[in-house]
Amino acid sequence: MRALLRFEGVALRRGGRLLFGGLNLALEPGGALQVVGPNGSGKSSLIRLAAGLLRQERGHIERSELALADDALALDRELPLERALAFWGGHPTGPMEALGIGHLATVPVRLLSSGQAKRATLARVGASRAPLWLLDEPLNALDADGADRLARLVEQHRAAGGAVLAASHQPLGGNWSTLELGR
Ligand SMILES: Nc1ncnc2c1ncn2[C@@H]1O[C@H](COP(=O)(O)OP(=O)(O)OP(=O)(O)O)[C@@H](O)[C@H]1O
Repeated sequence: MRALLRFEGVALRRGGRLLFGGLNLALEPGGALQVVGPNGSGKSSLIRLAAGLLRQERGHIERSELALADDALALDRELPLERALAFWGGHPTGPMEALGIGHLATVPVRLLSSGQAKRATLARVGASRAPLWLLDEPLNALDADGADRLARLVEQHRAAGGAVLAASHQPLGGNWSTLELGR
């Protein structure tokens, strides 16, 4: 099966420190991998590397079309939420409902609470057609309902042949493989 994300012998150095060397991983359709490890171990860096926002020192990376959710909202703060999400294309209504923010469609993005904004970021990813989702600390600012909704969205995405790589300190709902980074 063709992997949606593949690392072969990948090494990454940041700030002069080797975060990992010789990392291999393959995420196939339906796959979900959670990156865990202490603060500073390189979880966010791994997500950014997978996204193509950082360059590896060694090794080879293959990635399919992807959508990234991190701390950047990436939505026009002045637009109503649904229009801001529609800027990215796709169909935001379903993911907005799935994340419990359908009732906020006409509310300007700048007025969202931090948990609502996190749900909006995740709805942006959910509305994309990208088969590969990259989620950096997706549970930050989410309440228990938000976490449950995210778990269901991830399950649907996997069932439809998508794959997810997430960095998180907290357990993510559902069945994930784990990759542990050292200090
Ligand atoms: N822009 C940068 N330039 C140099 N070094 C950086 C940069 N950003 C991060 N680093 C370093 O890379 C290492 C890994 O950082 P990263 O943010 O990937 O860790 P993390 O596992 O996600 O941490 P946390 O759990 O605190 O979010 C840290 O030692 C950090 O100081």
